Amino acid sequence: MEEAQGIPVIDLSPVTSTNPSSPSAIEALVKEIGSACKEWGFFQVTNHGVPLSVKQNLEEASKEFFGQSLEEKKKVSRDETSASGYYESEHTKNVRDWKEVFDFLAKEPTVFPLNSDEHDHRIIHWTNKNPQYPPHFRDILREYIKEMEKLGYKLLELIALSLGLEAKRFEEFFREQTSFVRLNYYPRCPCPHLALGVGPHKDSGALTILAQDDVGGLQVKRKTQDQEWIQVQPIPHAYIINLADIIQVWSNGAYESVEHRVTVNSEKERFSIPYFMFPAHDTEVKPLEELINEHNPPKYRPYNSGKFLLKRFETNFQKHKEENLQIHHFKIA
Ligand SMILES: O=C(O)CCC(=O)C(=O)O
Ligand SMILES: [Fe+2]
Repeated sequence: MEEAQGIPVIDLSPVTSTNPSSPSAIEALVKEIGSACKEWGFFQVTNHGVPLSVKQNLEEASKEFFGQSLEEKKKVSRDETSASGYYESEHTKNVRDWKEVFDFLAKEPTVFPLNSDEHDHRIIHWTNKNPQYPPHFRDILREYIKEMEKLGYKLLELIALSLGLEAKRFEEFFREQTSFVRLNYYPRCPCPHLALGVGPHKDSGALTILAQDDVGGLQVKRKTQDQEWIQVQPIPHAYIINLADIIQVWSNGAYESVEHRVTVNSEKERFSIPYFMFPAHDTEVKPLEELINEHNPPKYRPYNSGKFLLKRFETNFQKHKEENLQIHHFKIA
């Protein structure tokens, strides 16, 4: 396992190459993934099978989209009818981020609860916002999502095996997935020491697959005692994988979702593309039965995936007195 200034870099060729790999090569890979999940919760992957052209097409389209006037971009603003679209004022834990965003749902329509009220079972169908410019934006996004799904399922299999679970254990949760791809644009910032692109946070889905450009700025909080912020070095055409909250709960805390943030830059703008894997909205997120027993009782109370996310969205847009909803609120003391 190489180290790129900290987080491990893992070669996925045993599960992506066209020649069948030996069982021992796959076993070694599963071990490597397991250690990276335990020690860091963050790693980079190479030889992941995603064609370079598919990523480059989306990177170019993203630049063209954000290069438009604010007025044009606001024509596809996110609103209450769907989580898809453009916005420029996200708050992470009550602090405004120095970035602009465009979100696009993996599944269309995406079925979601109408509101965050636990007793209200009405649902809504979310559809995507489709900008006129750049041309073929939608097709480029769809092609990218297809690749993210393939890679995502491979990673979930490796993670399941590393926990001693059946390879396809996680798959059922994603049939009616609520995953989405996000285009992030971090403009140049005149006072980079006074702002953050994204404040410290943990991702609330199951798994995040992130493409970053060559500028750098993503930092991960090291899990050792010093809790230092470690820069995630850009590696051309690698993807950054991070475990998110739901895997922490499914694994009953064996793996943890790790805090990260994005610093900004006075000289260079930066682009990144996370793909957030989320299960179906009605998934009851709880520690998996195979991983609990009388010596290792469940550490989390079950929660509803869709309602949790809606509550989180509500708190991301305005200043609130309290901390927004976090999985530790479901921790069994
Ligand atoms: O831009 C990045 O490198 C990471 C962004 C991120 O953490 C997020 O959007 O959740
Ligand atoms: Fe994140």
